[in-house]
Amino acid sequence: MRTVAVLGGGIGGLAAAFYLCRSAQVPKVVVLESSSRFGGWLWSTRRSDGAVFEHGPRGIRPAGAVGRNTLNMVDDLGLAGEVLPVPNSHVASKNRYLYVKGRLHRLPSGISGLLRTVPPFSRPLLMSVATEILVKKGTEDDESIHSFVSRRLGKELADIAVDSLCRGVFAGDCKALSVRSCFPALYKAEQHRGSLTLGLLLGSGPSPVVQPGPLAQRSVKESWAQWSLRQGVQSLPESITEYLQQSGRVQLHKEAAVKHISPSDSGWKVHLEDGVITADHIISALPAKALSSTLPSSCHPLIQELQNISTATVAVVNLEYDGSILPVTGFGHLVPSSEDRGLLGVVYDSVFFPQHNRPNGQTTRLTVMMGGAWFQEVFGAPETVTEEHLLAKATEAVRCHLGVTSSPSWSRVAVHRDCIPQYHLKHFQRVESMRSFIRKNNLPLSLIGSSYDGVSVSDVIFSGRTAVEELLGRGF
Ligand SMILES: Cc1cc2nc3c(=O)[nH]c(=O)nc-3n(C[C@H](O)[C@H](O)[C@H](O)COP(=O)(O)OP(=O)(O)OC[C@H]3O[C@@H](n4cnc5c(N)ncnc54)[C@H](O)[C@@H]3O)c2cc1C
Ligand SMILES: C=Cc1c2[nH]c(c1C)Cc1[nH]c(c(CCC(=O)O)c1C)Cc1[nH]c(c(C)c1CCC(=O)O)Cc1[nH]c(c(C)c1C=C)C2
Repeated sequence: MRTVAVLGGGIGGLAAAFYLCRSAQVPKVVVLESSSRFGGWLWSTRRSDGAVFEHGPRGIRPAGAVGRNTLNMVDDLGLAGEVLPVPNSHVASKNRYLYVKGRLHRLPSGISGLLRTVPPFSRPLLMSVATEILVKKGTEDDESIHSFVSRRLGKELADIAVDSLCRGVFAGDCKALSVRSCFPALYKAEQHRGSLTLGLLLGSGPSPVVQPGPLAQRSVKESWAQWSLRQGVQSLPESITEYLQQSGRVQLHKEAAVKHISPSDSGWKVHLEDGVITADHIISALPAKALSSTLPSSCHPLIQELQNISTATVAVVNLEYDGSILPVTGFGHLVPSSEDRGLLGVVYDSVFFPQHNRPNGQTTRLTVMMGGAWFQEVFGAPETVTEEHLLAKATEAVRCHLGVTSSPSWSRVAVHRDCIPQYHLKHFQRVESMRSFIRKNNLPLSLIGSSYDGVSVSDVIFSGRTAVEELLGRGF
């Protein structure tokens, strides 16, 4: 193996290059990114007065093998001193709200929250959990998240809590999303233990082994719920880029859109606007549809499956208000689709990362997220909606949901087109069939990134690591 081309310089592509770089087996790695910056959706605005605003992910979870793996990477990059942890005991970890029937409801937490009837729910959650153990195992190989939760925990929880949760993670519709691909732990719990409750208590099968490094050990000791970085999450791709540049083995190309790839004697030819690169192997960290448009027609079945993976567009509106204006404190609130189809939720950024507030004077930073699977229906085509309209809708939601009548002192509107893949029913089959096509045809191609095996930052980083391990052998 002489050259590996990594297509796409989002966190997935950078992570793959990072792991390739740690092996002596590949002398040359080329990363090709179409835009003018690396990092993809990890995108932070650092204002000159010190305030930081996130336009994409804002918190990364430390839990599980993939969470530990990311913290190990942070250690290796020398970024541990920059980490801003939010412990489970923090008010932002304990308080999450739903906006239902015109008012905010705190989601139940702790044992007492399970025992009592907590509005907007009409019975104690413990009753749903207790009866769940008796529900028979499903017989389908996949099911929508809504159907799965209705069947096991009741329709009310599916309609309100799970509908909102899917909007707050996938910006998607729980009636269309696959439980097997979006929440594999729930699917496996039912398969292995016959019940979610038992699966959560007893575990539901093996998960990848990742030894915790110093930071991951600290995260357990201090019981972190999520973390960010002092200068925003964008510091992570920036730090990887620096590491890759220092390695001397990685060529990083910005404004290098991949137009087409064609097979060659020893692997691939990668066609750019202004030249061709040859590579023995390609790791694609492109969104599925972007990859489909670059593949040769000989890859027809793969192209078809890639095109079947749809995506959601999200409008992200960052707002800054003078003073401390929130009537409640917590992570934020979600809005079920029955309440407002276009308004997904509001994040109370300044509650969990006050370090990102401007240092002088009290301010409140909020992020309103809109659209998702409902974008077209509510706002029309993404290219036609105006920033003024989105800002007006966002500030109206803050007024109506949180009683904030003042105008924001600063705002920023962005429409993130096709930013979150939607793992619809039978997504697992689509991914299996793509990888089987690649295997059967001996294509020197790996598929990584948020389109396939999980959308969180840590899932995507782990997909880069797995691809490199498969390419170079375990323990590379
Ligand atoms: C609003 C929002 C909030 C989120 N919140 C969280 C959160 O709180 N926690 C969390 O863990 N995750 C969160 N996520 C999810 C996470 O950020 C993404 O799933 C992840 O960043 C995707 O990384 P990626 O590398 O797979 O894709 P991308 O970031 O999309 O990277 C793909 C790259 O490929 C490039 N590209 C496209 N076409 C070409 C081409 N032809 N040639 C070359 N390059 C090309 C693109 O420019 C891009 O840089 C959030 C995502 C969004 C959008
Ligand atoms: C309102 C829209 C969105 C909010 N965040 C996202 C959207 C679309 C995107 C997003 N949020 C999370 C992830 C990663 C998932 C993971 O596995 O780590 C992504 C892609 C984290 C997250 N956010 C919420 C939950 C329950 C989670 C899962 C992990 C965790 O429990 O922390 C809830 C939530 N998201 C948003 C709000 C306002 C909100 C709840 C109050 C914004």
